[in-house]
Amino acid sequence: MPHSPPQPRPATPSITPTRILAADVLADLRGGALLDHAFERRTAGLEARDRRWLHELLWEMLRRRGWLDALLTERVRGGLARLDADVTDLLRLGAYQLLYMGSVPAYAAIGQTVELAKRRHGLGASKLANAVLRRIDRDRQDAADTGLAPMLPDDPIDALALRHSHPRWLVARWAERFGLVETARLLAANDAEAPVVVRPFGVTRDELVAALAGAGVGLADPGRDVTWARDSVQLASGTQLTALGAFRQGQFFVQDPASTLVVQYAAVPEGADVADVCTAPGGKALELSRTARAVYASDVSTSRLRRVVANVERLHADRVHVLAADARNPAVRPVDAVLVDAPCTGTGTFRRHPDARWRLKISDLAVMASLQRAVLRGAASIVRPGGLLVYSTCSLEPEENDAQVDAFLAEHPEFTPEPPPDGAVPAAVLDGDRLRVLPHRHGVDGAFAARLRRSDEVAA
Ligand SMILES: C[S@@+](CC[C@H](N)C(=O)[O-])C[C@H]1O[C@@H](n2cnc3c(N)ncnc32)[C@H](O)[C@@H]1O
Repeated sequence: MPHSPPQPRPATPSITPTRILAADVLADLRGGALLDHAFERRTAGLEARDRRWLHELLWEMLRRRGWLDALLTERVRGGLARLDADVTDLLRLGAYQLLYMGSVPAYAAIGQTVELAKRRHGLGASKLANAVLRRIDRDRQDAADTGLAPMLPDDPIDALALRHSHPRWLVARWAERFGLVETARLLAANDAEAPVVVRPFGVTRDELVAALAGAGVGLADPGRDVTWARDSVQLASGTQLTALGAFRQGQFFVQDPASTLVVQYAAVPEGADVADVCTAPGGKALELSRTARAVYASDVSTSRLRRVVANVERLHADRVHVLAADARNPAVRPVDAVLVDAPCTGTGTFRRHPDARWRLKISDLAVMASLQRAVLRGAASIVRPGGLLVYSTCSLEPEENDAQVDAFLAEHPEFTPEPPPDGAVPAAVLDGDRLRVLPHRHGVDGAFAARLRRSDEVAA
């Protein structure tokens, strides 16, 4: 049989849709969008395999952004700062493919980035991308034994910030609090891939595991309990949840064990009326509804409330009543228990949201703390005498956690801290009467919570 002649590599390769989408998602981030939302919006029509590939490219590139920038800066005359932000993002994507994506041949990583740069910015940008990425490729081959690395600074904070691609100001704060060794562990935990953990709803854990296994869904380790949330189930990474029958039938919702711990720590009495005043996307409201008589789930954001409504409908969670309201001026009469799962900087969830570390500014801490103070004050007004107020965040920062609760208690003598009942949560996540979950110590997202009891006396 005659051989067909080898096909020449196309001189101007067409750009794959996933790479165009990657650049578009990063442009969305620069415009203020959150990674999760931009990704969901842009990838709705994509095949599962392409979605997984794009997810890895974006999430892992952002987890290494500082490191990649250092490598690029050493090879761009005048440094990265002089480039258009979109060109910088294209270089980051190209360098990540080149250095970390074993499935992408070097010619594709370079050629596709060059084409993308030409299409978005013209010939000059494409020449620059070609020169910089080719140099990285050459240097990578020369450094094959040791791995390609930028110059490491002498200052230990600078070095940690570079090695783990985190903003320096955050590393400096954490080093002061936790010390260098523990901070390095926290940074490494933030750089790890976040597992997908789901909570059975309306079915037992075993029934859910059987349904998922029947649909051919890989479980991370079917025989093993999820740390800190034994009745949850960890799915293999890359599972597209919304495509699962068990998802459509409302048999589970997604929740990191740290969030499950917050609700267990709250230990709201069975049959209570509960207000969850910062509810979206609704995971804790669903968890609370297992034992509450009613959960009044409110949020100030109507767009985020749509996700709560979709979850409540999908799971047939009849005890959750959704309403739009600002927690600073709550819309319900006094109830038995109020959960304030406050808006925060989210520094405990960096492994899940690798874009967050690049978005956060030191000034956000004061902005968040002021909002939290107002929300906590408003929420306190709807706790009935003798009722419970639970304040929680997914932040690791003292201004948003202990300092916030201490200031509230100083202003509100009618509230007293109260530990959860024995056995509500493992002792290892308690710090006195407060809940303190740290990514590097507990292997899950970070979380903080405080339980405060309102005195029985009605104000005159
Ligand atoms: C940490 S998230 C809540 C997560 C949610 N409890 C869960 O478990 O799924 C904080 C929420 O507070 C909401 N929020 C921010 N400011 C608010 C305010 N003034 N009143 C009510 N909700 C507010 C945000 O829209 C956001 O949905």
